[in-house]
Amino acid sequence: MIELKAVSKNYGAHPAVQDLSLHIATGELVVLVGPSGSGKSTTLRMLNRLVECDQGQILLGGQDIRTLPPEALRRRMGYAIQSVGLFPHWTVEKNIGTVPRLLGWPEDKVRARVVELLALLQLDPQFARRYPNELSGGQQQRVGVARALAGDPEILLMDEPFGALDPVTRVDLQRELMRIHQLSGKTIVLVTHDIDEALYLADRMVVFNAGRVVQQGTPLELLTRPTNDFVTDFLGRAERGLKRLALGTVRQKMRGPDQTSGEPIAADLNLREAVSAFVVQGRASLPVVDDAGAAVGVLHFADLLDPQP
Ligand SMILES: Nc1ncnc2c1ncn2[C@@H]1O[C@H](COP(=O)(O)OP(=O)(O)OP(=O)(O)O)[C@@H](O)[C@H]1O
Repeated sequence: MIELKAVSKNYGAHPAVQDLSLHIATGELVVLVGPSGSGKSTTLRMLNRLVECDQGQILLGGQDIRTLPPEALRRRMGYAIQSVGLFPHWTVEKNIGTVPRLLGWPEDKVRARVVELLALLQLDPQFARRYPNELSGGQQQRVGVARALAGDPEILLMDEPFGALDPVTRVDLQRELMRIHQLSGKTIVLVTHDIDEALYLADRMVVFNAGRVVQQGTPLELLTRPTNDFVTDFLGRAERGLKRLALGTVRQKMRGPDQTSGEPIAADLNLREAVSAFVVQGRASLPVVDDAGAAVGVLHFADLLDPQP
């Protein structure tokens, strides 16, 4: 769906992005990570032509984006950024309805869309009439995401959309984004500094360093087969094993039901959380239960060491 071919961008003599080639498939959630200044935001902004590339070509559905008027292009791509960028003198309703109104939707359809998005982002319907400064930072970021989704864009570009949030709200919003992605099947390109966020959300991660892509792959590929020390260090050398465990669930590793004692753990728990349960209970195996509390298996601590996903 989106194809970058040998794209470069320089600011004066400084190369911000160099010879970047990337393919983003329809429905994929791609996360760009890398140190500060490595070219992630520049890459995102080249996709909607907020920044024009100097060399190379960017194709959207096979069409060179330079042949598309920037406004038309941006209506096909929702854009959510850390600073939110809500219009302060407009109500939440008007902020969210910006793109649908630009697209000429009838007023009743715009209102219905706003109500639908407030519900989707788990925001109180009363907020529609409030102004951005009457909401918390986390609520404003939800409104920012709602606004980016409002015109039902094919693609969602997100630059640190959950930055500057407390960890609990952040995890809530990550779960919501995952749900929206699974429900809508939208193509999402997201930039984050938070490696755990990237590992949780990404279908594919792209690791940048100094304007170049160092490695791309699924979170599991990056954790188990990093191409070099830079990737290893960037993902967190010490915690790599635990991070990998966070990608798997108890259900994937458990054996059939058997006699074992201990406080049961849920089959949908991730394996990193399961490690905590083993440590707290000081046992080598634990019973596993489903949502209804019925015994469905046994998890052995030793099986967690098996490197197979
Ligand atoms: N408008 C600009 N003018 C000059 N240099 C710029 C401009 N925008 C970005 N740069 C430079 O280009 C490089 C890449 O910046 P970019 O914002 O893409 O990095 P990033 O990986 O998104 O960083 P961060 O994680 O800190 O947001 C940096 O060295 C930055 O200083």
